[in-house]
Amino acid sequence: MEPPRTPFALLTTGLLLALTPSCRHMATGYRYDPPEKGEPMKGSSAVKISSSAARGTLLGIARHPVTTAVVGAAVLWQRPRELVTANVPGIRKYHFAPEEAPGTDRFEALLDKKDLPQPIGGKITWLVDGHRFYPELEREIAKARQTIDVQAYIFDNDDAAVRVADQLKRRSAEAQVRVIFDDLGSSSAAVTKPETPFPPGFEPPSNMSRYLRDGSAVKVRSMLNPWLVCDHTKLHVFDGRVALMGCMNIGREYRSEWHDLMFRVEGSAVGELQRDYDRTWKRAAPFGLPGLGGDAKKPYPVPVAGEVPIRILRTDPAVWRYEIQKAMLLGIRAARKRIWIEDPYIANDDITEALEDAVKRGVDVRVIFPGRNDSKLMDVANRAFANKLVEAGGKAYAYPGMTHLKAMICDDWACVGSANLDTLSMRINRELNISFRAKAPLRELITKVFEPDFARSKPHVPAKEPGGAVMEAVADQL
Ligand SMILES: O=P(O)(O)OC[C@H](O)CO
Repeated sequence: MEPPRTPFALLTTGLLLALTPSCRHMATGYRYDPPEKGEPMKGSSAVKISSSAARGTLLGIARHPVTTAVVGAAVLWQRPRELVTANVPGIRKYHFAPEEAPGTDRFEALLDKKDLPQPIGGKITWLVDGHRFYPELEREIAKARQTIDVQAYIFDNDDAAVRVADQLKRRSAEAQVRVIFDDLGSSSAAVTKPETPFPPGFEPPSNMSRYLRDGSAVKVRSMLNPWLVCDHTKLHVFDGRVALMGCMNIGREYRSEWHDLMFRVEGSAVGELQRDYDRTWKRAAPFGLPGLGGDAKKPYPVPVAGEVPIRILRTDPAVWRYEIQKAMLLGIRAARKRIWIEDPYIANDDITEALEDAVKRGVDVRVIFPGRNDSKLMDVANRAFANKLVEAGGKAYAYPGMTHLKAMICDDWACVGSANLDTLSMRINRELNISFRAKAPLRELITKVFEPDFARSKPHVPAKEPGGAVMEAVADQL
């Protein structure tokens, strides 16, 4: 990183030192490998992103002082908390009865007792990889009659993102179109060279917010990044009737380059997802004017055939919600027969140590991580964890390429969504997952994702990771 050249960058450097980076892109260099296909973030880009982070903090203080103060306090608390819970011996003694195994009524009662959101009915349809998700996204954008609500951590400026943007612009003549993206996530992605070349003659727009608004009625709000906290949510809602959510951002990595997962939700739960979107829209309002842009009237979602109970879980430090980690830790600690995980960034010590404990109890613990990760730091941390897991008796698999999907099955219960298994997703950034125990979607998650991915991935053979311990400790803070 070049020395800071602007007051904003100076302020951000101070924040970085004080808080440890909350954005993986800044901490690790976005897309380090392979050199012939990408290039590391340039110094000038780092300064640009630093400025954007400082702008987020300053504007956050001006626009939403209370929320910004709560988020700042939460972030300051999470760092030492993670160090303590991860490193004090004896703090991790848990015992669950066999009747409380994930998938049972008793486990669900446990989730209720821990104040996790109540289950609501929703029909889940898995959309594995960009070639299934993007056509579905385009179909829903085309079909919506009243409202199209799009939210992604990254709304990139590449050809895949511009294609979505152009369709949204066209549809804004007939329906209310709102777009929310994370300021830091999207600006980092915009200055990153793609893995594969753009189509001939394609010029990426320099500012996607302006591009979306130009000549259209699309309303755009970006989530600012006070204290470098990001909003990783991926949620799109159409007419308050159907939602698409999960692990993918908007851009060509997700459309065609990486292995990834989204899912369609229909039925009663979409009402809650729509309310969630509306709350985010208000939170992203400029200068505390939540009503700006208005909420169009949407039909009340009707129950549909095939609904199963799902819980909508959040990490959201602004309202002190850490439901995703709470549910996952309960699932891992109570599991008796299997814990299967696929995730690109596995670094949160609470999670990794709970997994090692599960191996020692005789649970079939299997983890799939990317064979070629976009983050060098997380790659080393993943491999260092995989070494420990395999040496303890668990199994780890390197996916051939980048897998960006984030899914966990504990016995007969699953948790899937935007959250990675790192401290950013568990304790710092804003995330959106669902959990469920219904047989049909669980079976499909196994047959459409886990079984093929175990088969195509390479079993990890422990090997010395130079600097692995240090990288793992740093990664635990990311
Ligand atoms: O943060 P995610 O999981 O949306 O993925 C985006 C990656 O960080 C890109 O490096």
